[in-house]
Amino acid sequence: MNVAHLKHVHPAPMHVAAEGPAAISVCNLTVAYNRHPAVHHLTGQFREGSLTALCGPNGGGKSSLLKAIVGLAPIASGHVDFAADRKRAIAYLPQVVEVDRGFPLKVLDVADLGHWRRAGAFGRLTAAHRKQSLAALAAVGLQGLEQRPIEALSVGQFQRLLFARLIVEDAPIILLDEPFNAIDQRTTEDLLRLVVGWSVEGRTVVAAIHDLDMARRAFPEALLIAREPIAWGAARDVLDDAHLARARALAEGWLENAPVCEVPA
Ligand SMILES: Nc1ncnc2c1ncn2[C@@H]1O[C@H](COP(=O)(O)OP(=O)(O)OP(=O)(O)O)[C@@H](O)[C@H]1O
Repeated sequence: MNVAHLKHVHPAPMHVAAEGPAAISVCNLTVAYNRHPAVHHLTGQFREGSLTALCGPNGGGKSSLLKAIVGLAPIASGHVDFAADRKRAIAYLPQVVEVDRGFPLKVLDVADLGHWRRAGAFGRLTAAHRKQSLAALAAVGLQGLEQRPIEALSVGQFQRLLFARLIVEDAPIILLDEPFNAIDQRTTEDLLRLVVGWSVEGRTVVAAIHDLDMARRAFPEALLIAREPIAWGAARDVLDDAHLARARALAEGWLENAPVCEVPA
């Protein structure tokens, strides 16, 4: 991944909507836990090179959708398809609360994990791999902390480290689950610049985020879901008052135990 130019990328929409072929196609997808749907009947496409903000209320199914795409959440009906060779080429960043920091790893070890997909679990890391890891750590501002145990990082530093691992992974599709939660404004802006840069490089990026101003400012496209799809397209159109009001109204009606989905697949 080329990181040299990222400092100069302004976090503003680069285009209205990607027109290219689909990187990920979602067809009538329902994700359900014990038959209680978290995402209902979602159909649409994340196009190659698109940068999409995945928005919606708490419990609206954003994490479930990302997990279903990477095979970590149960698909009750419908399917997710990928452009050729792309399924193995997804980098996924879970919510920071789901990442176990208890392992006795150093910062450089975690960056090195990004090579795993291409080098293989038992592959040897070469000097070139190590150089890429060090460059990625420098790109996220962690130069000098390479030997620090990960348990001794702040939340913001740890999120920078996970972004360094994503840089090393060099994947054409990147899914981020609330990547800016619990981090300060400077870290957020630094990491957002990386995200926009990935899109400029032609990667397909989807990020679940709660900050609607950021979504309108920095993401050309948005998908708004409140368990069911509300709108999908240009961020400024999707995140308008009417759509947001509909999402809020749906969320207010949710029961703790959502009813079993009755809509035919
Ligand atoms: N492993 C699970 N088992 C059972 N129910 C789950 C599981 N994961 C999520 N859910 C339920 O699925 C629904 C959608 O949750 P999900 O985490 O996908 O929403 P979200 O939009 O990411 O929410 P938030 O913004 O709060 O992170 C919620 O009702 C949640 O309780």
